[in-house]
Amino acid sequence: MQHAFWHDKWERGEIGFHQKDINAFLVRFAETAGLTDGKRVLVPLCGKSQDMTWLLQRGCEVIGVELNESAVQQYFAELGITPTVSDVDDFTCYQAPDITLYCGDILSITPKLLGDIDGVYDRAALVALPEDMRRAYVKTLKAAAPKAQHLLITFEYDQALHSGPPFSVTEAELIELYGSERLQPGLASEPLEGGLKGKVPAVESAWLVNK
Ligand SMILES: C[S@@+](CC[C@H](N)C(=O)[O-])C[C@H]1O[C@@H](n2cnc3c(N)ncnc32)[C@H](O)[C@@H]1O
Repeated sequence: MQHAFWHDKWERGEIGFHQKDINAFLVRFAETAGLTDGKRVLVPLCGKSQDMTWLLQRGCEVIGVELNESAVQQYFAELGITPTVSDVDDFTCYQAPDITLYCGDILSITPKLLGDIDGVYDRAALVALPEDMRRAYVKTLKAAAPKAQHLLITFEYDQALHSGPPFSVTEAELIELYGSERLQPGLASEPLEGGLKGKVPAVESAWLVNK
């Protein structure tokens, strides 16, 4: 998936993936996944997700990574906070108390930039990437946040009915990506209300990926 694809989406305001409500699986499984008070939580491909605000309110420190600068700016504007902005390695870093958003390509993120990460919250991140990028993405996260437990949310549907993103990701692929020793049995699977894009029957699932 080319960067231009996402920049276009943000420029045109075609951000159907953005939820105004907090993700129900996050609320249900944050405790199970250890996304609790005092934990440092990485939110890859974070957009301007309100889920980050929910994590902040629970006492987590949030570190997000997002390609599109306008998304990052919109997030802070909507939060009503003026961040400090600096250039760090390949990223523009937006920072405020307990929240740092790195603007740039997730594939360039490093352990040095992230520091110790306790948990990863992945909603609409893995599934936003095509298959070849998913491998590189998981490899990057493994190297950048080696001690993190992940709460991962995926979609599964007939890929022939919709080209993606979001892409359909099966349990078999998750085992291949994360390893059977890390991927725990699914936490929950529910039909997506109204279907994907309002037409394709899909199942949304929550997973725990161990350290
Ligand atoms: C489907 S959206 C999900 C956003 C957010 N997770 C949410 O739940 O609202 C995917 C986001 O990833 C960003 N993105 C795409 N490719 C990226 C990359 N290589 N590095 C960082 N962010 C990327 C896009 O700009 C977009 O905001």
